[in-house]
Amino acid sequence: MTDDALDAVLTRVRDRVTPDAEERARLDEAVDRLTDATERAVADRPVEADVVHVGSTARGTWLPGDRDIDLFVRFPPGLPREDLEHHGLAIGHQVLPDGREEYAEHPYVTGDFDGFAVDLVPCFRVERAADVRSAVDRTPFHTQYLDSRLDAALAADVRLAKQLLSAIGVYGSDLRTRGFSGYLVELLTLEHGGFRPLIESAVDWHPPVRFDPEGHGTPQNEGFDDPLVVVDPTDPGRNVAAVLSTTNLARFQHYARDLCADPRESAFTPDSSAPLSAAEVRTELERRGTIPVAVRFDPPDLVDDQLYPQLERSRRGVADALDRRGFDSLRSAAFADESAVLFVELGVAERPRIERHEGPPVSARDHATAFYEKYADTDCYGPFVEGGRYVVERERTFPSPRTFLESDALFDVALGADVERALAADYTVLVGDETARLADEFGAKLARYFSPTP
Ligand SMILES: Nc1ccn([C@@H]2O[C@H](COP(=O)(O)OP(=O)(O)OP(=O)(O)O)[C@@H](O)[C@H]2O)c(=O)n1
Ligand SMILES: [Mg+2]
Repeated sequence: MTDDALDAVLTRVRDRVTPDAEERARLDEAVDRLTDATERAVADRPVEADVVHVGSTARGTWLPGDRDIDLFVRFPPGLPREDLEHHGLAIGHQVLPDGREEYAEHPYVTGDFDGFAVDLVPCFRVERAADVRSAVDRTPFHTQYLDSRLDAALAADVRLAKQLLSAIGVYGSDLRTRGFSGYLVELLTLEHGGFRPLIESAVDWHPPVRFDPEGHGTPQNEGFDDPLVVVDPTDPGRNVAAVLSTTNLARFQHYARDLCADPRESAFTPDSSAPLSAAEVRTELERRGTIPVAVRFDPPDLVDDQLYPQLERSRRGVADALDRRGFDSLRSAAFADESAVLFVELGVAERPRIERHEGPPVSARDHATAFYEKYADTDCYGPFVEGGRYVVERERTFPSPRTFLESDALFDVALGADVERALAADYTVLVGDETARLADEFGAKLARYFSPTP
């Protein structure tokens, strides 16, 4: 009975996420014109290259309205890297006059063409995906592999999966999201024979989960210790799910189970909660009885794939450092927009002025004597002997979170290099009610923080 309900829901959503004939026709036309223009630009240059359409619009797995055309220009594998970059950019700018340069492993041009967002990416035409000179060289092999295997029904199920993963915030292999890439979704859907078998299988996964569609099983793969391993059919040495985090895999399992238990179309629509005002943040904090602290600074000028891993490391470092100093970190988050923020909710606002500091066992003569002499003529209580050791009670260095966050000890935390430089330039510490000020810029993020969903 539930089975029928789930099928009925999937049929309706499948319909909703299938681009209509008009969109498909417009796309085909744009791809043709774009390919022509690119081939002409190649012909103008003293280099040989072919043009291939890759990515989800080549495989019929894009979501309606989300139209990016990934067009690759393949140069001979022996071409020097700087020539590839030079020709690649020149061709990109000729085809997309208003385009701008972006940087993956090498620079490429991205811009608008007939209302479609185009990435024009230079790569090397290598013999096999295992011979790649740069990561993007694999992409044409992905398309080649999936082309003959993804029929229209599977492509429709890929779109269902992308829609669900987007709704729960885990679609995308960028380092901010650390979720599922399009290619990963395609391989998983193919491996299971559709969306429904995929989620029905996912509800019982016990990570680490491993799929090896082409049975490569080569020893190289033994090194993968990721929660989900999908051995790239086109390149045995690569785990397609390498960036997927443990958290996001578990999220997918939760929502797969949730959808099977309670089939409904709304599962495919993102939740949107209204941004919190400063007053609402204060009310939340009062209800929770926690002590929020925040370090706010100018974000370093980095692309997201560099910024977010550094923010994440800094967040964890600061939360752990506060926890180790007795302030009980409950939960924390990092936000970035105009400013960047490391936000930590603590359970303890203040520690006693005096802290206990244990020395070596009295029996360890040299160490013990050194410890005793170091503290003997100070304002400390002790040294006294307890359980065979010297102990002193001394003035605590950081009696409050603020004293720690405003001290140089903050820089002993493992921060990313650029975050460390940004903090060295300037930062502000907010404690308690002062953190409500963050609502101006991060009201929406705070709304999600205070109403966490799986
Ligand atoms: N981390 C990544 C990102 C991209 N790709 C390759 O580059 C292609 C284009 O990338 P992208 O546009 O990000 O993904 P799509 O598959 O096109 O999915 P969509 O645009 O629908 O999100 C992918 O299909 C894949 O073959 C990859 O191998 N690894
Ligand atoms: Mg794409």
